[in-house]
Amino acid sequence: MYQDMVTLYSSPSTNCSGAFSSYSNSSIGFYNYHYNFPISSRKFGSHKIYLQINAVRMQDGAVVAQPSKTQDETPLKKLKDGILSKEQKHTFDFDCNKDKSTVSITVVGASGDLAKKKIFPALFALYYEGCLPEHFTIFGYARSKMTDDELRNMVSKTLTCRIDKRENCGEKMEQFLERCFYHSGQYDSQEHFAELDKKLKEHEAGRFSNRLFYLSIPPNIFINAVRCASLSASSAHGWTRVIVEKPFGRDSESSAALTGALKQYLKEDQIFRIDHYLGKELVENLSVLRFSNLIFEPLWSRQYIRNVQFIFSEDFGTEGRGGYFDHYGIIRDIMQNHLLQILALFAMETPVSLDAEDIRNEKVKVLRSMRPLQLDDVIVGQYKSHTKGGVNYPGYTDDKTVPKDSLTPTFAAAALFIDNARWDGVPFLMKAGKALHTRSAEIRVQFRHVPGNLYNKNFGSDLDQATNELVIRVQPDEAIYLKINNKVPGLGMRLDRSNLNLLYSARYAKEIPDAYERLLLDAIEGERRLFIRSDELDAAWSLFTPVLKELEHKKIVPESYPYGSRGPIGAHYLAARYKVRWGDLA
Ligand SMILES: NC(=O)C1=CN([C@@H]2O[C@H](COP(=O)(O)OP(=O)(O)OC[C@H]3O[C@@H](n4cnc5c(N)ncnc54)[C@H](OP(=O)(O)O)[C@@H]3O)[C@@H](O)[C@H]2O)C=CC1
Ligand SMILES: O=C1O[C@H](COP(=O)(O)O)[C@@H](O)[C@H](O)[C@H]1O
Repeated sequence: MYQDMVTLYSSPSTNCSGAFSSYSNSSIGFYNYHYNFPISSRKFGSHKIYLQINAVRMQDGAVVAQPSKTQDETPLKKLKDGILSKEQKHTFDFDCNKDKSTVSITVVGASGDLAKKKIFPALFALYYEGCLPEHFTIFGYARSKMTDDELRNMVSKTLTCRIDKRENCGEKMEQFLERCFYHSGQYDSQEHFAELDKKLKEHEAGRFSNRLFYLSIPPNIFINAVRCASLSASSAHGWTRVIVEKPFGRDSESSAALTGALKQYLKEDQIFRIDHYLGKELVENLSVLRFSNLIFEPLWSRQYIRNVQFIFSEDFGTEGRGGYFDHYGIIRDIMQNHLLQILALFAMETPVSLDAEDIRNEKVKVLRSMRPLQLDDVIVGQYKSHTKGGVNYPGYTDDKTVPKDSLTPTFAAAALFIDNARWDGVPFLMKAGKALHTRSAEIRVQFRHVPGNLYNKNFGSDLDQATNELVIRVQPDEAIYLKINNKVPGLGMRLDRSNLNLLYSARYAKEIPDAYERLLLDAIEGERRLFIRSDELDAAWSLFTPVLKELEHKKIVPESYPYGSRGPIGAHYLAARYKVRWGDLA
């Protein structure tokens, strides 16, 4: 058994069936395959794509092909029956495994907040959009005692239909819920996972089964759950993948220990480390904006860019999550992952292709070119209670699950630098905070001045008035806008600032999918581009671990800021040190 390069031909099809012929002499190989899968159509359309197909001949003689964009981890020995004989042209019907394969998705920690708020609604949205395979089963797994109906009832409260497509919504929900089941068990019990395995098998009914486990549980029980799921409930003849939620450790050492422990039971390509910011529409669009428009890429360097800002703010505190948050703080919760991931995508060199490994290779390179964050380049804050309009908003330490003397930052601002030829000397500023005046996430790119600008005198002394700024508003009200200087219409010569504005709600009638939808679908399809590879994670932690340790060791007291304010004044001094003004305050 070996792999070889073969070409498959198929006429483009809009449905899931078609025929192709193969000159393959193995049952597994890379095929240049022109086909339109409904499940993949959001990405591939009817374009020519490279797919790996694992073809397996089932006992009844039918051939089941498992399409996957990258190499699948299905053990080769399991494909024994699927060997296609040498030098012969094979033609067989390919029907997207309609009757022969199934995906079982187990949400581990199904009783929890994330499962209810995000995972089940995203799975329903995928079902509603026709993106889930024909045969699938969803299992909730947690310690809480619940019947299938109780799970369905709990889940039904958070399902919503697309605003732009409400047809058959109730009916679709019913159909979806009928395919949701529940199994109660401990996270460290192989026996309980074996019971789950038995139930999964009943639902899989002899089909070629693939299994996805979503670990929506606190990090201290990740390893036990992975051990039990992998030893007792892995798929016998399909793939088994595990989505792991952050936090992936709290520093370099604990992250490496977590990765090491996960790898005792899983191979790297079975681990899908999720960072839901990578699934956000505007973050996905970052590469498109940059690499498919001639006007941006040539400007994307120290030559034209003065600074870049990554800003995250929430207008609510840590209410209800104080216990978790106090152990991590805002730098680990938002900066080391969400903002740094966006930064890496923003600053990386052009990847060789759009393949997951090519993109992740570039991200690792840029992360490794960065200087570890220095204590002088960080300021931290913590919100205190504030009364506004007769309402009292509690301070961080008013939360009963937070120690009264906690020094955990709920706000941080930082200046980072990439020591490579493209970005030498350009400050990459980050700012993230809870309980601020607004909820938003954006990337701001501030350009340099126009050299010898003929209109200098029209701008007065305000430098920021004169320079262009590109804003990528990730949320809310997704938009990309470019601030330009413009002549005010009239007989005089007065200049003002205007926005060239691509506001998504005005341009696209379609509702924007939630990040979890994209990421779940990618995990089902084996697309790893938006998931974090272990070397990326190591590089990310190396940048933040020294300063996190120093903050804790030196017991740095965070600057307090009132709930609902714009955050501590220190953030302005930090920016000013690098001659930067935060763009969100303009
Ligand atoms: N909630 C959110 O918005 C986000 C969460 N995350 C991450 O996702 C994961 C899940 O988050 P979330 O749903 O909020 O977590 P929860 O605290 O709600 O926990 C999920 C489930 O795990 C079980 N559980 C909780 N604590 C323990 C414990 N000490 N020992 C054993 N089981 C426990 C409970 O189920 P039962 O008792 O029934 O077994 C609970 O319903 C976490 O890793 C979190 O960091 C990431 C981003 C955002
Ligand atoms: O990962 C996390 O993200 C949320 C913010 O996510 P968003 O998609 O609502 O912007 C944040 O509230 C939470 O603290 C953090 O753990």
